[in-house]
Amino acid sequence: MPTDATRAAADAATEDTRPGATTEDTGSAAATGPGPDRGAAVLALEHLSWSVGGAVIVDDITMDVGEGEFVALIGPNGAGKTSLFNLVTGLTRPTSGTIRLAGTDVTRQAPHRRARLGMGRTFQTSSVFADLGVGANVGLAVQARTGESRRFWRRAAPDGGPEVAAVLDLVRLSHRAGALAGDLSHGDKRKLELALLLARRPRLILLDEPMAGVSAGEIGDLTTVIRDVHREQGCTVLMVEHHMEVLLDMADRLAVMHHGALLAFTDPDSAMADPEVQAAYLGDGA
Ligand SMILES: Nc1ncnc2c1ncn2[C@@H]1O[C@H](COP(=O)(O)OP(=O)(O)OP(=O)(O)O)[C@@H](O)[C@H]1O
Repeated sequence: MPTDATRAAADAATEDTRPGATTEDTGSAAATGPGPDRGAAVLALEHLSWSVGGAVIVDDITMDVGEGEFVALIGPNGAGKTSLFNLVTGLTRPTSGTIRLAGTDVTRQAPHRRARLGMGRTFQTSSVFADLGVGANVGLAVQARTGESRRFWRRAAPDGGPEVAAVLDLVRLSHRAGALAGDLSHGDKRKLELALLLARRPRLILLDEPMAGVSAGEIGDLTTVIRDVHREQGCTVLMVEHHMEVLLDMADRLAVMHHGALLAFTDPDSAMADPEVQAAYLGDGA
């Protein structure tokens, strides 16, 4: 039986999302368009390339992330994962190719425009306000979405209100609502960053190595939170991560990059069994 808090959390965290992503194999490294059981593409990359000083960093990537799907972007060090993320979020502009967010061509749009259209990203470095409380951090993110800053400061409930409570519940940080964000452990900071994203109700969540810097003891807990956000809330996720044991259990599909290109784009078991993928990892000593 869902509680008011979980219902509010679902409302806070999902918008135009679809539960029940599939694990169907596309059988292709260049999967274009959603498969028959996959939701409509929230993100579609078409022949995306980025070159710097003659070096091809991202090489003709074509892939999609379906509504409600969890895609993990993996590859050896220097494969181009962060560069691809930067293209997707608009921090860098592609040399060629197209980026569509829910059908809209955002290739030439600035990062804040993409964010307004529903693209939410966490960074490898922490983006929380360390001197503010955990609840206040989430409250600011809610404000940023609703544009009710003055009203918030005049009439805010001491605990930030039901939406803040619901989002904190979703990431299992309710017990830390009153703590200073700067006092959180690395794992809890990552949860708070996720909460800040969820408060903005993105239609696509981009996670850039959420396990980086997180202690071994906290990885399981953080994994559970991310998995719940995806599975229970139906959020669409594209995540870069090096911890394979985390991804195999969580991702619907793995997009494997190597030397800037997409080597495989399929379900985790098939990707890991692919001789080319194995060679790429062994060859780079990863
Ligand atoms: N602005 C840039 N100018 C020149 N080369 C760049 C630039 N940004 C990235 N590179 C190069 O592009 C390649 C891919 O880098 P990128 O950081 O995207 O890889 P990655 O897969 O995210 O690596 P890691 O797993 O180590 O974070 C690297 O060889 C890097 O040195």
